[in-house]
Amino acid sequence: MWNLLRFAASNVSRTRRLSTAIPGPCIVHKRGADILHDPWFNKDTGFPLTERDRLGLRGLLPPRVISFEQQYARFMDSYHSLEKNTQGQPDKVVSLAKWRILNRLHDRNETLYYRVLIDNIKDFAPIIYTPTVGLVCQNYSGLFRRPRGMYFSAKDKGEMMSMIYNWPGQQVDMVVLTDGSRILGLGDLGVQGIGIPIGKLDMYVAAAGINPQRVLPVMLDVGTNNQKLLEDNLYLGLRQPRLEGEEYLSVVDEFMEAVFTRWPKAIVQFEDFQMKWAFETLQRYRKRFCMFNDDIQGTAGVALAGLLGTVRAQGRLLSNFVNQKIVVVGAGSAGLGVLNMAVQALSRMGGSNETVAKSQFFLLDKNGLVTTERTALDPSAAPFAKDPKVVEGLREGASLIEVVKKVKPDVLLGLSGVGGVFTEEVLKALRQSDSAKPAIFAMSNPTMNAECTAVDAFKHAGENIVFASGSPFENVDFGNGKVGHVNQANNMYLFPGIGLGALLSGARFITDGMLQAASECLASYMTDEDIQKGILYPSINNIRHLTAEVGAAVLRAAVAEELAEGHGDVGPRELMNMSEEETVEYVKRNMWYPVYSPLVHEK
Ligand SMILES: NC(=O)C1=CN([C@@H]2O[C@H](COP(=O)(O)OP(=O)(O)OC[C@H]3O[C@@H](n4cnc5c(N)ncnc54)[C@H](O)[C@@H]3O)[C@@H](O)[C@H]2O)C=CC1
Ligand SMILES: CC(=O)C(=O)O
Ligand SMILES: [Mg+2]
Repeated sequence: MWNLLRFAASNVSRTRRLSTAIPGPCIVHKRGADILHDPWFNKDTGFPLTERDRLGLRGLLPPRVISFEQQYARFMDSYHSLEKNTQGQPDKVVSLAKWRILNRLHDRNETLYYRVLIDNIKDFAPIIYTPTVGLVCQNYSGLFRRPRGMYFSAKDKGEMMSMIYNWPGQQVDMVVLTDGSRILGLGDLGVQGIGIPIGKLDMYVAAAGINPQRVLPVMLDVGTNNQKLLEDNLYLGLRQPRLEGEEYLSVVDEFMEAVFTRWPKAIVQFEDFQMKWAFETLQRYRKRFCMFNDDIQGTAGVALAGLLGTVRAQGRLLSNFVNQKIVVVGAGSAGLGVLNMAVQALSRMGGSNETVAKSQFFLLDKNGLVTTERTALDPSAAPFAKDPKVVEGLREGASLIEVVKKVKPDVLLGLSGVGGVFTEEVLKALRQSDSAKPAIFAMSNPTMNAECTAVDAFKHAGENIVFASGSPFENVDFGNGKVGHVNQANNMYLFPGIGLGALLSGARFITDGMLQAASECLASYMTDEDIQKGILYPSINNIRHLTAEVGAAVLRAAVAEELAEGHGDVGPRELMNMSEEETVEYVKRNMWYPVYSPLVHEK
């Protein structure tokens, strides 16, 4: 099961650009200016003369044809000029200016946009994804120029089945859905949360090669409880309190029925739902539809891979995972998702029973250590509540510093959404950890919500730690010739592969086995050499390669569970007969890559 070494050995050529065949012609049902105004087909000045003739574009563009490479270079020049011209301005101003220039390209020419995104993913992910996407959501009403994706509101009840046919794309493979109730660590942003599904789907295109014509970002606007937004005249969503209870669920039910009626083979990713609805909807739909909750399940897989990497970084055998003392700060959808998956992994690895497995985890929420003495203990946190009679010296509601001092954990993992809760005192206390190489996962997003910064982690907890954060930080230069490596522990390393693998398998559900396979694949991706340097996750520059491997692992798990029904022309029998290598090649062949295809007009 946990055959890391085999994977590590087969993991040498990951920096190589994926070979992608030039796609065949692309059928377009419009002509003339309509094509120029459609970012899916627009090539700007890149239309060859013959194509201009065929499509009625002659005279609508300046006469010279500019190559894709020239257009690319021109965009990058503008981007670098903007970087130069905004030097010294506040971070927020610079980030939003960068987002705007990318967004304008996205709105105009998707092929060029995705090529620059793929080629410059390390620089551009922090703009289209965390942290800048958080700022974009916060300022969405002011930044709004053109709609992207679909908006279903509480006022659309009874209409969704027909509304879904308003979407112009014939086929949709991936839907990312939010209700805006818990956007990163920024809370309830109502309709402004649409930026998150857009950013996640950009990652799907960049990492998983999902065709951008087949993605659909969706906002389910059921109102907002954010008083500031409710009072804002420019707020673009419904100005009413959030629907609750059955009323809320009936809206989500209607959307799910509508989307799967039109596209029965689509995958729906739930994103940034507040905890109660995150768990409830996952339970409600996971056996009925092909869906998953990224914050619960994607995050868990990435965190688990990081926890296993930590064991390896300590120079221990993976079986030592059972002895790790792990303090989890944040008992929300993400924190509990991590704990549940870690317990499953422990049970599988060591056959240890769940009660024993759970004893190594310490869970804190905003009221401190969660124990069995907690009044109104949340049922989903209950399995991890400590019995103060058993764990001597730790009372109900003990503070983080008390817990760290008492437990001397191997790992401190934050999914609290609260910036700075790993204070100097807490980080210093971690120096007394029983582990020679303790790990700190400050996973909350965006950057200002990280439990601590990378600099503070290495400064206070020591240079020998392993560090990961949800949003990117620069590596830390110790000034002695050594560098503290910063990992990005973000679900972006798994959700694209989970979606892609599920899609290509044609499975009707996403099972725990498929999710475990994704996590194992990520855990096995790193070589021992990387791990020894404290590198737990691949560089984001390799995300497309990693995602192909994760997608193949998910697909193979679906085949093993006899759930794969096939995709397109490739049936279940062919999937079953593919070797591991053939599956990876099959996945890669199905990844879209941005090149200008010849456009052929059809009425
Ligand atoms: N790096 C990644 O891939 C991911 C990061 N996240 C981040 O995790 C954070 C939490 O997400 P969810 O679990 O969905 O939110 P949530 O709202 O469901 O849970 C937050 C939890 O943190 C606890 N908390 C609040 N203040 C605290 C404090 N001072 N000390 C200890 N605990 C405290 C709350 O009681 C609650 O249990 C967000 O910032 C989100 O951006 C979420 C998913 C993926
Ligand atoms: C990364 C992510 O999904 C979150 O912060 O919610
Ligand atoms: Mg999320």
